[in-house]
Amino acid sequence: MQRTAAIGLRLSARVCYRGFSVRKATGICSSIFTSSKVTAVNMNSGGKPRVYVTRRIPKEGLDLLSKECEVSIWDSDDAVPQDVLLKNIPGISGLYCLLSDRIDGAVMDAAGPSLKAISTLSVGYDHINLDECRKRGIRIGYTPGILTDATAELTVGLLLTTSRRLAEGVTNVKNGGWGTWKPMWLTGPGLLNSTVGLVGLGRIGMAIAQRLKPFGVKRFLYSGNNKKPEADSLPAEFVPFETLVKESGFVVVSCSLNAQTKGLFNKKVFEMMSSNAIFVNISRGAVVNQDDLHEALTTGQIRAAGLDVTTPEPLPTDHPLLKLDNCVVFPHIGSASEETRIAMSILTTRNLLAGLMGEEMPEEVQL
Ligand SMILES: O=C(O)C(=O)CO
Repeated sequence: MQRTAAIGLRLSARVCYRGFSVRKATGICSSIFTSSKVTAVNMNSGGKPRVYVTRRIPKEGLDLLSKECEVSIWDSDDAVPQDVLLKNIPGISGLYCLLSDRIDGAVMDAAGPSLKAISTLSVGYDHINLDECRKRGIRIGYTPGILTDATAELTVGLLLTTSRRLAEGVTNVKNGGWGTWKPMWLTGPGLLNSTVGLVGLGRIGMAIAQRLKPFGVKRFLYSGNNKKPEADSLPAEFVPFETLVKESGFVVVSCSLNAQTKGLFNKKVFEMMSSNAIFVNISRGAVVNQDDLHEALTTGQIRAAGLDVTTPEPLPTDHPLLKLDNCVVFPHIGSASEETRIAMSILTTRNLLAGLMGEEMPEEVQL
């Protein structure tokens, strides 16, 4: 929004102050955009559909949205408090949200029957209550595809950071732990001749495997609901989940979070894994029982874990997993390349606009 400020948008009759919307005189105002926190602004009224945006988003997506809609935005990098959200959405037609917003029946009730479409700046939509949307005929847009490459790239980085102990290396360089060169210091398993198991071989799982193949992986295994014809090009073997966790040196979780996958990685599963296995999760934190993971890492049931997602997010800085050298935690940055996030913001807008016009969304969740 600070960049939007430079444009000096003509504000419509509504200005939000500390998150509360109040009626004010129309006028040119850019200063309101310069406060970095708790400022929400309504723009571009004039018979256009009203939409609410729950966070500061890239200018590209916001500008496109502002052309067609009267936009209220929570102009902050922090999450909108639930009470502020509920106060600001009565009568909106569209909701532009993020994966960290909980969009449940109460939110939809607060918006009221005018709410036609919800569009999330994410491929995951586990934060949106689908049953409530179905009941009310609310359509949902999401952002698959465009974040596949960035997420797969980051997964390779996380896997190598974990297996080759890159974070420990950097820490030791900084804290004086780097002594003389020692043959087995900071060693870990390589990908050459390894077996990589992908839990969920969707778009992102395939893109991860394609990137790992040139490292000389010997076998790719995958599990999931269905055998995928595209797996033959890797090639990857479709195996039962149990076989995958028992036989993989690297277990990479790239499935979506749903009733079937929630808590999938628990004590019983970690016990089946090899004591040399590296566990990597880029899906959702709730796929893993974190207490069981902690136990597996501290008792040597598995060798190390790399997580780009946790429960909760952010993970409290005193969380036991953060005390372990054999656990690497990234702050949910899988899709965080600049071009990807900008593309996501535009696709989220295009989905919302299509939903509001009653047109086919470029990417719609099938309810
Ligand atoms: O899009 C998602 O669902 C993510 O987790 C981050 O890109």
